[in-house]
Amino acid sequence: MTASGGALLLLRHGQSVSNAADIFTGWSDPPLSALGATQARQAGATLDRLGRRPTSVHTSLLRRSIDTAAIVVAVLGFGRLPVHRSWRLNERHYGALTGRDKRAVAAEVDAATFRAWRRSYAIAPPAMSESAAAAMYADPRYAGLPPEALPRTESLADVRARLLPYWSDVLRPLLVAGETPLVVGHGNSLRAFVMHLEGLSPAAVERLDIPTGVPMLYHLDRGGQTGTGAAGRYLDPVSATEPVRIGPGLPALSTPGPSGAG
Ligand SMILES: O=C(O)[C@H](O)COP(=O)(O)O
Repeated sequence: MTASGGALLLLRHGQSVSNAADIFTGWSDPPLSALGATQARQAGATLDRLGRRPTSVHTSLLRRSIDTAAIVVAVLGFGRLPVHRSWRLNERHYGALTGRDKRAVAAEVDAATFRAWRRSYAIAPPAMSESAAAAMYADPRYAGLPPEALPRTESLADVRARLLPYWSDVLRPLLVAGETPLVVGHGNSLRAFVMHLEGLSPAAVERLDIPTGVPMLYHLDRGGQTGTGAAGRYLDPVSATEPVRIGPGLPALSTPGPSGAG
């Protein structure tokens, strides 16, 4: 593929303390773990080593994304990069599973339901209660957002629908202008984004897991289509092939390949 324009850098935030404890996270707001901060520094070092210099940074409204971006920018020594934050880049809302132990949920439902809630394209987890959602949205960061921006659960299809305006209105024009935006996103929101960028089917995206802290790279070709370079979607393919950990007692979901197991 012949590349033109700029490049899009995607990065899943470093491991959070909820990831480390096998807790469904979604729109809850845990900090990075010590390992997550290290992963963020390593991601910055990878970008630096490969000469991939973002021209702007785009985060969700969640601290694990914001803090990962800050670490990457500090490693790169780019303190004055423009930083944009949007609810459209938030993690998939995990509904009533938010804050729950994954092993406890897995013990309550059959394996197919558990997997569908986590990895299917069209099925959303059960909705969060109105009172829990009201408490979540009392946070000032969500003040002024329209009701459709305040979900009580989301499928991956829902996430894709609210992400796409950010891609078409903000990120794609930056690529066309030759810029290199860095998006620091989340495991499931990035699955929806990669699905769109690579034209994956719903069945393929169900098998896609995105590791924490491994930068990804996309170009626009001359026809305006997005694609990865010859080395695949990950800038550090070796790190990206490590199995995605679910937790003690639960099997690995998959091992993402260097150019995408999706
Ligand atoms: O929201 C979360 O819990 C994390 O992003 C991980 O999601 P997962 O359990 O679907 O891998």
